Amino acid sequence: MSAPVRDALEFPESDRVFLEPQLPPRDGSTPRPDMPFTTLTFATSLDSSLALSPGTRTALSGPQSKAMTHYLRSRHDGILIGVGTALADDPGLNCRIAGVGGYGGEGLDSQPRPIVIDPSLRWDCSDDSKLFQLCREGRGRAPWIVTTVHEPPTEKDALLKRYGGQFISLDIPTSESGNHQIDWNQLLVTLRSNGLRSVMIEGGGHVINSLLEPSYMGLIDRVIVTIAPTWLGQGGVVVSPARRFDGEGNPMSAARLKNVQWYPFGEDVVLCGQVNV
Ligand SMILES: NC(=O)C1=CN([C@@H]2O[C@H](COP(=O)(O)OP(=O)(O)OC[C@H]3O[C@@H](n4cnc5c(N)ncnc54)[C@H](O)[C@@H]3O)[C@@H](O)[C@H]2O)C=CC1
Ligand SMILES: Nc1nc(O)c(N)c(N[C@@H]2O[C@H](COP(=O)(O)O)[C@@H](O)[C@H]2O)n1
Repeated sequence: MSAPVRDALEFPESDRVFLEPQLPPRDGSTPRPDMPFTTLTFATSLDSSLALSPGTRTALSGPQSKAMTHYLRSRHDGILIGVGTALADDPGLNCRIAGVGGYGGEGLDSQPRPIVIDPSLRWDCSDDSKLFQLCREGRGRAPWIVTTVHEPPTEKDALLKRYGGQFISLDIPTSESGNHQIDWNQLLVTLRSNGLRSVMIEGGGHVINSLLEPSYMGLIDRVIVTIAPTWLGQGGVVVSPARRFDGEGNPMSAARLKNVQWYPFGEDVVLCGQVNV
């Protein structure tokens, strides 16, 4: 019997069966030719919070659902977060399932590409960032940072390139408020043209709520949510997309899932579905 690999997570074969219909096809095909298969996935409390407060890293998933999330990471080419999450969590964004590259497997096999949306370059990533530590250990890929800045600082550019990452600069019109809001269609097309066939979007609140706006809902192929049996209380980072109104101005629900399936994982439950557009 081979020795256990340091920090590796186990996700049993029996638990993989139910997830298969929810996952990007193994042949790499995509529902739309110019975009990746896109999964929206996160862990939430009973009061729809992702974290105790903006800027705080909060563990919600139990061990089994955490292993499930890492299995999802192994099945996607990319894993995307907003800069708020990068600043709060200093995340690793690698896959720690036993058998993938760096955890008993070859090279960086099945390690997803981390993608950070950072329009005005607020994330001061350095050599000490968790992501780069994992790169040095051969346990994760270097990030792609999506920005609207056209000439990123030379030393950051060099740092990223040293580990095999890159800045991706997008041209976007600046709104009247001065906001650099990136269009999700443009972003996903760009990721596909950079070779990614599947992307899982993990958060945080701003990212999830904006993707659940009516104009973007059709881009999400699957939603996979871990629900933990806890209330985080008021003041958290909440998933609560903007409300919609019918033709007479009456409020309607913001979004709803169809083809829903539930699976218990330890004390958590995992909800899978498709956005009903
Ligand atoms: N429980 C869970 O599964 C997760 C929890 N989190 C938590 O969420 C919190 C962070 O959430 P937020 O503060 O809402 O930050 P966020 O991670 O959603 O990032 C928001 C920022 O990203 C940029 N951004 C995102 N979408 C953009 C777009 N379309 N165009 C231009 N810029 C865009 C903007 O600069 C925006 O201010 C953290 O506390 C983190 O721990 C984050 C991910 C998953
Ligand atoms: N699935 C899940 N459960 C939780 O309880 C979480 N807090 C998160 N957060 C997301 O995972 C990232 C951390 O990843 P690493 O463990 O550092 O690789 C974090 O940044 C959020 O995107 N997810």
